[in-house]
Amino acid sequence: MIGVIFWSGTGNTEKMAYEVAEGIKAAGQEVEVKSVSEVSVDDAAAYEKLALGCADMGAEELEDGEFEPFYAELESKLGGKKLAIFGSYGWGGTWLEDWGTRIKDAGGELVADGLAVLGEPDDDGIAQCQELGKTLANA
Ligand SMILES: Cc1cc2nc3c(=O)[nH]c(=O)nc-3n(C[C@H](O)[C@H](O)[C@H](O)COP(=O)(O)O)c2cc1C
Repeated sequence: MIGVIFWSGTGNTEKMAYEVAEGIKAAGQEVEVKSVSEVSVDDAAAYEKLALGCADMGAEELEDGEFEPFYAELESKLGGKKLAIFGSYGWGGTWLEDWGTRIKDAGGELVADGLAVLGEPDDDGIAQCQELGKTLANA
């Protein structure tokens, strides 16, 4: 089972999460999509593979009320796990690079570069999300 876990303030990253899940399903794998508020760190760590999504907030940072504390606790449990990261941004878009470095430093295996989409995903963004899901499923 693959988990897709996201934080989204205005729905853009949420939309991405469901399209990543479509790609996972299209590759023949089972998937559960959950908002970060509905999943514990232990439940997240129990998924065989993870797609994590968070909008670009603060100053090129993960959202710090819910997602950053969740991820900080999850980080120590990522060793050897295959992951994909994604999110929507407004004007910068570099937060996924820092996040990717944190994942690699924690021993997680990123199956692809982080997928950043400007604002609401358009058809191209949707296709990229689905492709990311397929890549994770087949990794
Ligand atoms: C408080 C706040 C801080 C933000 N900080 C950034 C930022 O540092 N860089 C950036 O590119 N976009 C920033 N944004 C824009 C959001 O990343 C953008 O609106 C995104 O589409 C929101 O995705 P969501 O609908 O999943 O919440 C910020 C938005 C808010 C509300």
